[in-house]
Amino acid sequence: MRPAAAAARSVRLSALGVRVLAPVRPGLCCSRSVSAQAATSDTTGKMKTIDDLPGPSFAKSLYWILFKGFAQKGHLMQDFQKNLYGPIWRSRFGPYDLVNVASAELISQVIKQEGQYPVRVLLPHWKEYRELRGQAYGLHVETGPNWYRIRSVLNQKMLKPREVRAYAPVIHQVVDDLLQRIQFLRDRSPDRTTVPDIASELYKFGFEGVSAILFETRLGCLQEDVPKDTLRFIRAVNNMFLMSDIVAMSPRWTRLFLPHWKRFVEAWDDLSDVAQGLVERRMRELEQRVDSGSSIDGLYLTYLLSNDKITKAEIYTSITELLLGGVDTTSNTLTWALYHLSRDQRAQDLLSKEVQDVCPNLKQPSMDDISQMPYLKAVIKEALRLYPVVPGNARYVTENDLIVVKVHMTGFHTLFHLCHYAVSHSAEEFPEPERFIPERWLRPGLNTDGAYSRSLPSVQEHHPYSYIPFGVGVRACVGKRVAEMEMYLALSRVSHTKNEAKISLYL
Ligand code: HEM
Repeated sequence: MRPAAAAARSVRLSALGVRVLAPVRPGLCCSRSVSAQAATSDTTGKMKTIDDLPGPSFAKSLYWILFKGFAQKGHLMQDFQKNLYGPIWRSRFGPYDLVNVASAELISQVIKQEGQYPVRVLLPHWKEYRELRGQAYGLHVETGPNWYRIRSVLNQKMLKPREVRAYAPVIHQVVDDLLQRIQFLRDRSPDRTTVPDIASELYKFGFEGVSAILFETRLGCLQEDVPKDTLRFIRAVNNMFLMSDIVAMSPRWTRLFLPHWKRFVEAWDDLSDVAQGLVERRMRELEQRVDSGSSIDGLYLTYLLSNDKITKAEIYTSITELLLGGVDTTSNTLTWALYHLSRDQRAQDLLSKEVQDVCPNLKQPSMDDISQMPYLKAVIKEALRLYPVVPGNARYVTENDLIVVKVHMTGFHTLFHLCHYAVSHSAEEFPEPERFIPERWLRPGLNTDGAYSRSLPSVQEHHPYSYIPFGVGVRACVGKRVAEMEMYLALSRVSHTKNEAKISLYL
């Protein structure tokens, strides 16, 4: 991978970082008894309140964002502020009044009190758009039992490992296309090796992969001529996230003379239109099959359409959101994994050997094969630890008083910003945190060549909340298993060997 491509990725990751500053996930348990116990354990006898928390003024935050370069690097601001204020601080900016928590233990305390139906963040402008267009709210906007009902339907064929395995054959077809595309671009390049922009090829792979599952249709994103709607969707994703932040921060009256709201609506219109068009296309195919008496064996959309617990309007919004969540997330992670492998011959060789041992003679890995590839999984984990696509998560706690390290949050709704980027980059949890070391995820004894002699903590020693790239609890990422499967199948096959000549990862 060329450095320019890596740099481009980092910009994209920053933008994603901005996008995620908001969401939070619900707690597994919430109870006043937990709070009461914490309260009495305060040895000073004095309970602090949110007003006692340290933190920057609005002017200071604005200065950092505008003049310290944090506008596109919200994830780095987590570290910066943690160093200044410690693991818990308050920041107020525009409409946001956040309690930031930046240690694994504090994150776990918030999550354990998040309630039955966790809310990540309120998105009034997304809600406004849905109402403007008469659409169903969908996963991101919906709350309470309604969110839970939709989520329970979506979970069925997204999070159950056995169900997700059914998507492996179609993902292998998409990986076939990716490998052919890489070969084609190499053959066309002057040195017959370099793929000029692997990140955008992986983006198309992400789009094709998740669409193949959701719409049960191959779109041909990895062909030379990318479908117009794919390009439209990709542009709209970027615009929507960019405008979403601006709309959220700007007072309503600015819409009278600034274009941000209009562009936000246009971007959402494009997203909805593309997703809805694909759903309708598949529905017509299914109707034709029914009319002709043919059997129907679909994947995800067929399942949703035949489920009476979700309305058609909710399917449209849910599918749009799944598509939105399922493209740049997997592609960015794969890009970073390849970037590091390309700079680390030893890691590249270990991965290649592992795949070769489990799947000799270019055998296509099955999901059972993948389960015997700990190094492959460690590479993906390490890429996600270093570059969590969603570097900050959130939880909006409304139902209960909540106590986090003797700070009593009560009397108003509290938005907790879970700074997990800072935690997964902390030396206390991960020695040499800025280095790419997949071995830190291997259990002792699994190191294949025995050459890795450094004493790093094994996976069991990390605090369970020190690494949460997919979030945690009932509101955690619904696409986690699909994403992992796509990444494992793609990376294992990219690193496979062909005719004894290793496929170089210097893409
Ligand atoms: C490397 C890949 C991915 C990463 C790192 C990732 C990360 C996340 C995170 C951190 C959240 C918030 C969870 C929480 O609040 O605790 C989330 C939510 C979500 N993700 Fe993913 N994601 C990935 C892939 C996917 C894929 C492939 C899909 C779709 C197929 C998807 C769809 C969603 C949706 C719809 C939500 C909202 C869930 C809800 O609010 O109930 N994600 N993701």
